[in-house]
Amino acid sequence: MEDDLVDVPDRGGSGARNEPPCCGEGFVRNDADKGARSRFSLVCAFRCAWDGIVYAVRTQRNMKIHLGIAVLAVALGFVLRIDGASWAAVILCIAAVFAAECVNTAIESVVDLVSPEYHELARRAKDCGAGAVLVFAIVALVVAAVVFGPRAWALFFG
Ligand SMILES: Nc1ncnc2c1ncn2[C@@H]1O[C@H](COP(=O)(O)OP(=O)(O)OP(=O)(O)O)[C@@H](O)[C@H]1O
Repeated sequence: MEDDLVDVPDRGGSGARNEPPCCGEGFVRNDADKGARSRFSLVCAFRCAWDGIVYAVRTQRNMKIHLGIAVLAVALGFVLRIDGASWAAVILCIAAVFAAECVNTAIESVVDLVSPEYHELARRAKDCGAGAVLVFAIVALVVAAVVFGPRAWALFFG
């Protein structure tokens, strides 16, 4: 399919034009490509984004914990028959925590790339990334308490 092709400039006779290697091993899209206005299909963009999410889930222990808690929250939502607004709040919280963890994973990867040795700025960058996840996780816990607390109380003790 024509739209799947990534039209990258040829770098040294490798025959890179019109190959479909998005997100694969060895695929690089840098400022030079963007300056040359090369095309990058939406399909490739989504595939790269999906690869990022899968990578975060596979490699980050915290992401697995978030995933488990998200499944639990959705199950609780059905059991306790929460209303539309509550569903919106729960889904937003799940998405926010997932997104923050993905960004944190990105920060960790870049820091590990540029600063494999100890550096104070590397520590700050990683600590701030982890802090962002913590902020969203705490907000998600508060929202869960507000949404599920009264309903669970009414179900078990009402
Ligand atoms: N290159 C470095 N220089 C200085 N401190 C670092 C460096 N790499 C990691 N650290 C410190 O170690 C902590 C843990 O880093 P690590 O890369 O193991 O993250 P992690 O345990 O995967 O974090 P998270 O639980 O948020 O995913 C960082 O928050 C930071 O304080």
